[in-house]
Amino acid sequence: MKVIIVKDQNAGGKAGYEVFANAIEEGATVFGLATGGTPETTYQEIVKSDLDFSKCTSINLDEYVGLSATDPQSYHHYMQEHLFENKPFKKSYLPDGQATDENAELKAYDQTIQDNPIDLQLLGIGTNGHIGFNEPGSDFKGQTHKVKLTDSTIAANARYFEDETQVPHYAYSMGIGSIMQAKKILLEAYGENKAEAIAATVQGPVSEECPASILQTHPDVTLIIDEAAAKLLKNK
Ligand SMILES: N[C@@H]1[C@@H](O)[C@H](O)[C@@H](COP(=O)(O)O)O[C@@H]1O
Repeated sequence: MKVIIVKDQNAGGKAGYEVFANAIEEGATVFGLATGGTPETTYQEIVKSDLDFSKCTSINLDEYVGLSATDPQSYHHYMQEHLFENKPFKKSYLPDGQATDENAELKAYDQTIQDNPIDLQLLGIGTNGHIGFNEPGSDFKGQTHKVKLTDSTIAANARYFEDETQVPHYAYSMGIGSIMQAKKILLEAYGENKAEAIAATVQGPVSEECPASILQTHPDVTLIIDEAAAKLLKNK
């Protein structure tokens, strides 16, 4: 695991952009993408750049169950607003939060991931160490599945909704098994509220209690974290 400690999220966005630019340089064409507050500055730097994704494919980590692609709180909408509007891909995949046949949707998403092996997977991390919406206890070999969100995740994501009662309680998430198949992984984390999860991810035991700890067994992981998120790391 390569750990890059930056001053703040803006510096992190610039470093994150460099990882994307290098990946394209090295021939990457399939990008696993994340949502939430963390990747916003990386997307901002990409939007400002001349990187061209028009021949590339994107596959997002997750989507809330029950939200339409046009719902302002959906991850479809987030991606359109933060990236795709300005940097369109040849093809962009997110789980369909309104799928009528859930099992068919999950199976189809797994097939999409198999058909488009991910070159660079971008991750954020939940305060409980979740990646995508793989909550603690998720199977390390898991494929795309429906997740019941923990109370802490619902509370953490409530800031994007009118109030906490509007946060969906289920999501479709790429499984950890699929995430680990990516050739390269970039995890970003900013803020003191991520310090415990980062310490567990980097220096804790590999345990399903901290889903991101599995990244210790992946051959090519880069962490971009700010000083606050790095606070609990020993001998940094
Ligand atoms: N499904 C998303 C994750 O992909 C994201 O990494 C996490 C952290 O979000 P934030 O970056 O806003 O802290 O929240 C949500 O649970």
